Amino acid sequence: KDLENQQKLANVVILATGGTIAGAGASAANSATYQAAKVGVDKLIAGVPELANLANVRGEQVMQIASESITNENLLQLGKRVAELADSKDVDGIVITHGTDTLEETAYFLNLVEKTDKPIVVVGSMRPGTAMSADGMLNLYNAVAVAGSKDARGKGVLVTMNDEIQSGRDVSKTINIKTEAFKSPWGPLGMVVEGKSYWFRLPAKRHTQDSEFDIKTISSLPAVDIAYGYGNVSDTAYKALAQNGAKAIIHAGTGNGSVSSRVVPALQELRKNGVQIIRSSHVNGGGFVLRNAEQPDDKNDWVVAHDLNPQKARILAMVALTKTQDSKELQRIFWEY
Ligand SMILES: NC(=O)CC[C@H](N)C(=O)O
Repeated sequence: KDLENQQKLANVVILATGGTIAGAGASAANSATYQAAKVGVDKLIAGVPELANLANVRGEQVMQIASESITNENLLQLGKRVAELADSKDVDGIVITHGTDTLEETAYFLNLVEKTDKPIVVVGSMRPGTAMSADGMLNLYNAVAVAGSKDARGKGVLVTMNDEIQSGRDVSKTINIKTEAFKSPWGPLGMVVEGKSYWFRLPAKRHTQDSEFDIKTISSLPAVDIAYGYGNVSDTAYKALAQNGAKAIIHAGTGNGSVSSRVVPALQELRKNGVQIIRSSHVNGGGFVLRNAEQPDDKNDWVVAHDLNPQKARILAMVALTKTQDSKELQRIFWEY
């Protein structure tokens, strides 16, 4: 009977990378003061025995880090392992446990480069497993439920936090002290309750199977950096980033990606010297940057990131620059993904 059940269940692999979901604090009262990336994947899985009712689960420790320290090499390593597993006949879904600080970047990266319709779910937690009301267990349970379900196929890379199913493209960490931290300006795709998913909408942007990018053909990512806009800003950071080899600079602009008149000449000059300039916005609720609104992008030959926040714009720019150096192509890619 057990064997029969096992054969019916989906096979889900959990790739662990660290973060608070693998964190440990000194006491149960430590919800904010603790060390991330301490607990190994086998212990994480053993901590949620109910996973066995959802899927045949096995774990792999890909890395053990706090996600603010993730590098482009880490992204490529993870992406390539996900692709290998997705190609494997005995894998139905993949869960990635991840620190929440850059979870939205990794989820978007995988959404762009994994050529599969198998569910890929990225998950983290806001409190370590040692804390009262730790959220990691349920988030992981929900992630495995979604990754093992047929309904999640072809919907792009997903994030399950706080009972919601979010698109990896849209979702962003909006606060660092609540379990209700991950939000999308366009709303969640669905909910997962008691191991069952309920879907309400679908991503409209190109992703995974429909993407023109493939992790298998990417061996390195170009340097793309971010500079922040604010009152009285100078052009020092932009110039320094370019001097240090940035192929593109994401302008984390004020408002609708506006650029201070103190910075505009430097950005025009950098573009003439071959650096791509991509205007995004650091407004909290979700930016919406349009071409030639606020700045003459056609004349300057700049690109706009539309609704992508600066850190997501960096991910897309890196991936796009592995294929093209043309600013018009780059802009097309920013509209489509
Ligand atoms: N809640 C978290 O996961 C944050 C912990 C850590 N800074 C990380 O991103 O890995």
